[in-house]
Amino acid sequence: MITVTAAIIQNNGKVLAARRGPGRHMAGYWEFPGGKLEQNELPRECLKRELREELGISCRIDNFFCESIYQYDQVVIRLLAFLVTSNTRVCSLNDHDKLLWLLPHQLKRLRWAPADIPIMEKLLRMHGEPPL
Ligand SMILES: Nc1nc2c([nH]c(=O)n2[C@H]2C[C@H](O)[C@@H](COP(=O)(O)OP(=O)(O)OP(=O)(O)O)O2)c(=O)[nH]1
Ligand SMILES: [Mg+2]
Repeated sequence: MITVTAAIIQNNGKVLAARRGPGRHMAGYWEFPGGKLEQNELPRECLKRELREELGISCRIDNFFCESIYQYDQVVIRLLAFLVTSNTRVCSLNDHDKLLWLLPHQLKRLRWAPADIPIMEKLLRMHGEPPL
């Protein structure tokens, strides 16, 4: 099982969705930015590092949001999602081929990685939106 951190990045009511770039596992699927936990790293440290590497931003990591465990064909992913506040919407595209800042109800129309579906559902519930 691989532990992966993921950031629900919020800026003035909008949430950042990122599309995984070509040539990677789950390319073309939308995700919450983040990545694999390294040895001797705490989840929050991992997320800070990943957001710096992937998006070039420095964020405030707020509360832990939820865990989602999903069995892909070759690997089991344990996603740890955190709420994150960003003071900018300007991000670089180092790992992704598209970024969108969307209102919670607009996130529904994207094709999310399967491991993200429970996270999305919880986010929609939190905002009083109907489920997927
Ligand atoms: N970051 C992230 N990964 C996700 C999400 N949903 C999901 O299924 N994954 C899967 C895709 C990958 O198989 C796995 C690891 O994520 P990753 O590719 O971002 O890891 P990483 O940034 O450390 O990348 P790398 O160094 O291995 O290239 O988690 C999500 O919302 N965010
Ligand atoms: Mg990543």
